[in-house]
Amino acid sequence: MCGIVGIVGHSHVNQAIYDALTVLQHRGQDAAGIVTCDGDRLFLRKDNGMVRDVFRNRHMRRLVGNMGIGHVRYPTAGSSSSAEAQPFYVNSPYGITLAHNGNLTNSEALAEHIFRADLRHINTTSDSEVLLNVFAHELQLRGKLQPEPDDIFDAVAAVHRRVEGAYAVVAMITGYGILAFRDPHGIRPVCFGKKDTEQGPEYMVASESVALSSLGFHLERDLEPGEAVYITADGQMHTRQCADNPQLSPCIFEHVYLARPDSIMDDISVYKARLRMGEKLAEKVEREWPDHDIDVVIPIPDTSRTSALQMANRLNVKYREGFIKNRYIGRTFIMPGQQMRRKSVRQKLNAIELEFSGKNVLLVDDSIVRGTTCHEIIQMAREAGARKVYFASAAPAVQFPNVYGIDMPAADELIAHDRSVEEVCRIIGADRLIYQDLEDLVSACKEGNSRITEFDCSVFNGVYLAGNIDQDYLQNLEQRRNDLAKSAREQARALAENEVIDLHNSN
Ligand SMILES: O=P(O)(O)OC[C@H]1O[C@H](OP(=O)(O)OP(=O)(O)O)[C@H](O)[C@@H]1O
Ligand SMILES: NC(=O)CC[C@H](N)C(=O)O
Ligand SMILES: [Mg+2]
Repeated sequence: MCGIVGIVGHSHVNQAIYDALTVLQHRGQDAAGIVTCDGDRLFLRKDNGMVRDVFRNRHMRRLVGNMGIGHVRYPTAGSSSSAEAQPFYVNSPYGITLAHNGNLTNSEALAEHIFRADLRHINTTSDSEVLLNVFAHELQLRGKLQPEPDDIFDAVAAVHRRVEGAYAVVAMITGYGILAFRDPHGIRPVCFGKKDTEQGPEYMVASESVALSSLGFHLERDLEPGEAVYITADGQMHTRQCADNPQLSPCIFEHVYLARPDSIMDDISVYKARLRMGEKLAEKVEREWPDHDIDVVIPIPDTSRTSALQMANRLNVKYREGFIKNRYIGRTFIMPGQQMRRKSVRQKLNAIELEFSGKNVLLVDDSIVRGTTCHEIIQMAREAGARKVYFASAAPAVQFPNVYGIDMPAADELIAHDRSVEEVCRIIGADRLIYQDLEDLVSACKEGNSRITEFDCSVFNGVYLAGNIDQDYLQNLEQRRNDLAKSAREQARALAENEVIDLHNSN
């Protein structure tokens, strides 16, 4: 996941985009960028770091113009070099900038084809730069001095035919308008909304509705899978379905962990979905462990709070905030590198001993992925004097890699891969481990919108709906992007980054 935003307004949009990016910060902590357009000029600032660190006053002052797009990045392809921070820019046709959430599964083949057939040069290892160039090429083919909405939509339709994987995209055509589109499976989210002002309506697109509501925009709706919305610089909105066979199968992990609870995604309240996850998990405990001896339910802050609370209610057991989170440390799961993640769990969470001492505690987390958090937390609960430490996960066991925009490329790094529940329980050091059943997770989400017939549940069931994902693909991905390979690459890059050349392209 990453966070994307685009605004067409009646006054400078820099501050609004900045504010939206801070609201979407939970979707990417590695890099941030904003590009604005004033007349026919673009102004871009992007770098590694959190939003508050990347944009200083001197940058904000220069980001002038009434339309712009922004991005917060959590890398899933290429490297974490600042050269791969987004938005990306290509000068022809018109000058297009683009920000992408998701992950392309055929980007290598596309990059090769772009070079050989389309005569375009890709300067980084980012899949998003490939996506931008495919779109730019397809738009160039229309050969118009001034693109009409249908030219733009035709180019998006061609993108859908060439590109595989997951992509929610916002792009800006210099001087003309802002475009957003969603892949034909709608795996990653993107919605749009409107704000009425005295000068007329302003439009905004964003990964999550929380960005719209916090800026006073009214959520119109999510983009349909395969659909595109184009808002011209003078405030005309156009939409078109650009895919031949759209089939909504949104990523269920958004509801488990990625999204903020105060977002509505594909008409599902993330908050309510998490409440229902807690309820269903409680039902499973009642079913399979009717004579349980749980004294207290304790969430692992932040994300599991909602489901843990409802689980405690349903079990009729006390709910206590036994761990306090240091609010200045970001999300650990989306940090690059296992060493950093492990250290952060201890820095981030601290136990209140009196809530543990002599008690049988049920710790609840939204998910167990690499097992970093639960392993540390269970030890901390024991050090705080717990008698028994049980552990429950509001999601089923994460057993398969993700190829659609969550950086879990290596099956071996997933604690539940090829292991039974008992084995995982032993490794994390719990006295009992309970996972949500997949059908319960699906129905917890589906209850919010029964029109969704299918979710992307690939991390739980290994079924990959988009792209041609086979064992070869997964093996290759694992070799390129496992933690070891990434850290070797990042070390080499850190050394080289001291000598950035003018054309910034270090990996
Ligand atoms: O098994 P793991 O590999 O540790 O991954 C799962 C954990 O990581 C996430 O927390 P994170 O700290 O990223 O964010 P949060 O504060 O939103 O819960 C998630 O909520 C789990 O707690
Ligand atoms: N998490 C994402 O959506 C990442 C977008 C893109 N694949 C990148 O690595 O920059
Ligand atoms: Mg967590």
